[in-house]
Amino acid sequence: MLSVVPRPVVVRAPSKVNLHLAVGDLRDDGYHELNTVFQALSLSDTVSVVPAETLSVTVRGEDARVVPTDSSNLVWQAAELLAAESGRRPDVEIAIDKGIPVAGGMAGGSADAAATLVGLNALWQLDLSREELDGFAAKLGSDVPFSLHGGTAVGTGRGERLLPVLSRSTFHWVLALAKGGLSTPTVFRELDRLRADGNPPRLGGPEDLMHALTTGDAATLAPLLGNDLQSAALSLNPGLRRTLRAGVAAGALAGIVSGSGPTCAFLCAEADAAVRVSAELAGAGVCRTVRVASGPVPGARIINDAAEGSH
Ligand SMILES: C[C@@](CO)(OP(=O)(O)O)[C@H](O)COP(=O)(O)OP(=O)(O)OC[C@H]1O[C@@H](n2ccc(N)nc2=O)[C@H](O)[C@@H]1O
Ligand SMILES: Nc1ncnc2c1ncn2[C@@H]1O[C@H](COP(=O)(O)OP(=O)(O)O)[C@@H](O)[C@H]1O
Repeated sequence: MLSVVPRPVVVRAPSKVNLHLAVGDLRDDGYHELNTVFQALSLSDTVSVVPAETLSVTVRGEDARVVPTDSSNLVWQAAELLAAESGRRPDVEIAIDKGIPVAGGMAGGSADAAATLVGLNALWQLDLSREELDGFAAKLGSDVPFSLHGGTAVGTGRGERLLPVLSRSTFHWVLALAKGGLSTPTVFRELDRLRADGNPPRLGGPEDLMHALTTGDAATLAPLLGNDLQSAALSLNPGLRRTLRAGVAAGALAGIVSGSGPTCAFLCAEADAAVRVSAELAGAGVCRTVRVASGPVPGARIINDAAEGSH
């Protein structure tokens, strides 16, 4: 006799790099006001959700052992939030396959949370609108709405208020992954400390960078990349200066710390150049490993259909 077993819904979600990350002062709620331009990159995680007796999380991939599988995992929180909002039990098995470095400044946890929202919306047939999903995403973390949207977008507020940016061309990146991670709140605190002690330069608005994006020319974009958190990340991990220098010496147009770091992102003139830079950087002994990626790519998307299969 045939028994119908539910098939998992499988969702891919992208990493991100902040092309421009201007950090304002600390707000009363503990967050900083941001003016940022995100770009979603092809380096991604996949998350699958399937009905189960109880909520559980498994993680595989390179950094799996440092990712929590309890309620501190953002996917667990995403499942509980959607279940509570839709009046059901969060009884699903969530399997994460990590391609995005953990605590690397590339929004890996946010990608997984966004993927879980998209996956459960389909699995539970909730039919939630884009706006409703956005609202849940913002409750889970500042970067989660962008992980849902993908593409290129300006983020304001604490990063959760998004406006899409038209960017017609594909940009080619090399990512230098570091040995350990950096904690996002620690990096913001370090920036506050540096600002209290002196007057590190602050980025202005992203207007020139937005114009460069419309030209689609990587060489025009490269000198406009900027990140206020970079000085704080370098202060906490001074070895990243060598990594940044090595990427440019290897032929990248420019290098920046991605978000709160410690991943360094190098913009390259074209796909072939990215492959050459990645090979040279991998041999330079300045990072744990190297990845090639391109962007912009879409936000969290189902990559199989949610139909039930028979066995
Ligand atoms: C810095 C950025 C840049 O895109 O990304 P990452 O480098 O972490 O990937 C983000 O702002 C990170 O967003 P996300 O990782 O979702 O942070 P959240 O969970 O919302 O907040 C974690 C902590 O970071 C600090 N935080 C975060 C966002 C913000 N606008 N101001 C802050 O001060 C706060 O201390 C907060 O408690
Ligand atoms: N699904 C997840 N994937 C990775 N880390 C997670 C996840 N859920 C919670 N975390 C926790 O969040 C921290 C930050 O992870 P991550 O989102 O990868 O980095 P970042 O904030 O630098 O972009 C990790 O150190 C980990 O303890």
